[in-house]
Amino acid sequence: MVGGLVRFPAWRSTELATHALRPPGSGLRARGMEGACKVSGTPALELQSVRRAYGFGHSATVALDDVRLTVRPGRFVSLIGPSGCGKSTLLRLVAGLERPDRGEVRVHGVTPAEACAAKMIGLVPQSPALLPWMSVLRNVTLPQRINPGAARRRARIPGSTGRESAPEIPSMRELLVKAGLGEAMHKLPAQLSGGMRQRVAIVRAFGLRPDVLVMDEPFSALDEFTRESLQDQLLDLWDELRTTVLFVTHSVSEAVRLSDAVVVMARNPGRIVETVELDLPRPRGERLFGERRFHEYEALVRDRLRRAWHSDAA
Ligand SMILES: Nc1ncnc2c1ncn2[C@@H]1O[C@H](COP(=O)(O)OP(=O)(O)OP(=O)(O)O)[C@@H](O)[C@H]1O
Repeated sequence: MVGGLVRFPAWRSTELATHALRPPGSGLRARGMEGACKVSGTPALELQSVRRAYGFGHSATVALDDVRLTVRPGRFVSLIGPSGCGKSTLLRLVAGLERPDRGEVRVHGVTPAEACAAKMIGLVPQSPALLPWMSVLRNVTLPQRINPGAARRRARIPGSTGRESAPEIPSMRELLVKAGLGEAMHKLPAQLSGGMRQRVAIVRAFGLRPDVLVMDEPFSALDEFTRESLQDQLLDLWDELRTTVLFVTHSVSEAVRLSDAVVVMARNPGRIVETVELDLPRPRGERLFGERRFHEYEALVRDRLRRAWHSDAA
């Protein structure tokens, strides 16, 4: 299933292992190589030779080693890889929750700390952190109310899109309706199902108009059909707002369905081994599941993931 690939033999090459891939027999042209330093303008995300280790000496865990990644604005990129390969660590570095031991992380050209202060980064964790005493509407509008200075700081950052001032961007109420939460707007989180709570968290994150949205396995606790329905709603919101998304998942089909590119990681040490560019049409509704190319990409990513599982360097 991997004929027609552009293959690079050295997975731990110091160059970014970003490969333009095409499914067999598809007749597709290989797409431009994201992250191969041919990005014009300021990238939404840039990680240069990033290393992050926990602990010291022989007992240290190298969560990330020599990680290089460049993401153009407006792209949806998923991270996939075996447990412990550093996916969440990478997200935490981008979100400014941790700092690298070596290397640099930039969000639209500034440090994650500056980007956070300017509310350029949104975060959707695995389980939604909603305030239980506030209605859905108050929960989603809270971040805007408590940080009025963020817009000013953001306006000073040249790379930021400053989306909050764009007139065509829908309001929080509109986003809630779009996410199927119109009826639930005045309910408390405890009155909602798990899937609805996660949708509220996604609307809240998108509603802040972040330049970059990082999502850490947001659908992992949900059943398959709820998951698919949330993928639909996520894609609807993303189609409208075109926020840059960095999305962690363990599901190959979820990664292929949602993404423009899937970054495959391996562990010991945590590192990027390959990036699969997905040339699938959008919008990506349910019909995608019946398309041959979708399944070819799934098989390709699964193959790369299998190799990553067997490629522990330690
Ligand atoms: N705060 C910490 N202290 C010590 N070790 C840590 C810490 N955070 C992460 N690690 C280690 O770093 C490595 C990468 O962890 P990380 O959570 O980023 O992996 P992951 O790919 O997100 O895993 P999973 O898919 O299981 O969520 C693991 O070996 C983990 O045990």
